[in-house]
Amino acid sequence: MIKIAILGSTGSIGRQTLEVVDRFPEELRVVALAAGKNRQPFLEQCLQYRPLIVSLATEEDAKWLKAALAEQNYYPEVHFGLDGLVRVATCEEATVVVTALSGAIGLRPTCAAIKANKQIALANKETLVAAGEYVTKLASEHQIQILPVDSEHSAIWQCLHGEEKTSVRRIILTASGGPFRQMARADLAKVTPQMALKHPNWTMGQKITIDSATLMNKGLEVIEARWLFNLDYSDIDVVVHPQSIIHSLVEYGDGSMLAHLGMPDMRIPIQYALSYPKRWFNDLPRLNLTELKGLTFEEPDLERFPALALAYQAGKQGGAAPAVLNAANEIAVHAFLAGRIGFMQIPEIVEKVLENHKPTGINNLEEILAIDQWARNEAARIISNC
Ligand SMILES: NC(=O)C1=CN([C@@H]2O[C@H](COP(=O)(O)OP(=O)(O)OC[C@H]3O[C@@H](n4cnc5c(N)ncnc54)[C@H](OP(=O)(O)O)[C@@H]3O)[C@@H](O)[C@H]2O)C=CC1
Ligand SMILES: CC(=O)[C@@H](O)[C@H](O)COP(=O)(O)O
Ligand SMILES: [Mn+2]
Repeated sequence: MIKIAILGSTGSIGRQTLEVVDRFPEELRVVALAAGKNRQPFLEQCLQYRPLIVSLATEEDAKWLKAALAEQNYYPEVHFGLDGLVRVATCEEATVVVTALSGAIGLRPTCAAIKANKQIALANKETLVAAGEYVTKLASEHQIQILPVDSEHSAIWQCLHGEEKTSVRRIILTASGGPFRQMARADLAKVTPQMALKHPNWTMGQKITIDSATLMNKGLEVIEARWLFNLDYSDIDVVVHPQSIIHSLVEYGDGSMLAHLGMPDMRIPIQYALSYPKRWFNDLPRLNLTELKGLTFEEPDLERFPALALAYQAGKQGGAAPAVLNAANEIAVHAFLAGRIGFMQIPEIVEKVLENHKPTGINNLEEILAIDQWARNEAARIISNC
């Protein structure tokens, strides 16, 4: 029996993780759950899965939850805030922590989970973007595997199984291109949050959906791949593949390319991160090759989608730059969703914050969090002057 804690159980990845749990009741058991503001769905999850430790974002919601659970004669540990996330991430019974929070808020609980010797099934890419070097070093010191959940990274991980790292020529991350793949630059300035929230292939949380539309998601994934697979940026490429059927590829030195194909369904990589090294049979919809209308590929357009180039630039610069990129992007995406800035201002703001950042190395978690906070403040300052 694999005992799991989920950080972000009310979100897109969190709910799909629970669907995987429902399919495999003999293999998987939920022992701890954390969410943010969606207290009613979280209450229902708690009553269904009966975790030992639970947490919500605010003290008020935690009090409400505790009372609602007590009415059902159920008394788990109830926590709130960042400390609550850490408590869920370090639940003694858990062997695997699924990190399904959105944003760098996942950094501290993920580190706490690693220090508590939990395996990490990582969806929360912002943690590796902000602190890839620190987190991967910590994981290696604790002999913890970080198991990829992100579809592209799960694909690459599977294409690398059994191969020598020295045989790899490069990896190729596929990108859908988002909803504005064919839109002229002049029109991009006018897109609304409602338009940007319509991803062509995936149903996801709001933040990652906007990141997909700007191609920042692919930039974050390039940095995520750099740390998950310990590769140079020169060995990580991106190709636009609008159908999202090939989830990514590895090119080997002998000219072979291994690709991972499947339906665009996150329950597949979530399940694999939990079943690894086994593969469990399931009844999910299957890919029918003869029904495919064709698989096409294009170069990403860095003029219209500068966020991808910014991410490569920050990744190559190293030090605190990726943390700055990530934090500024989080604030800019939030401002776009709130109608305070335009779509093309998202990469502009990230670029300005990167320019204003004085390059520095980072040695520990507190320094990373301080830089993250500086970048958030700087992005907010620039937005308030827009
Ligand atoms: N969705 C997808 O298909 C994919 C997502 N990912 C990555 O997975 C991560 C999660 O994405 P996704 O599921 O789409 O995001 P969602 O926005 O759907 O879910 C985020 C979850 O985090 C919780 N949360 C957010 N802030 C806090 C906080 N301060 N304290 C406690 N809980 C908090 C939310 O709680 P609440 O709702 O209760 O407020 C929710 O449960 C992201 O890093 C994303 O990039 C990667 C690949 C695919
Ligand atoms: C499902 C998943 O892994 C997302 O990260 C997805 O890849 C986003 O689509 P884009 O390729 O449009 O960024
Ligand atoms: Mn992805």
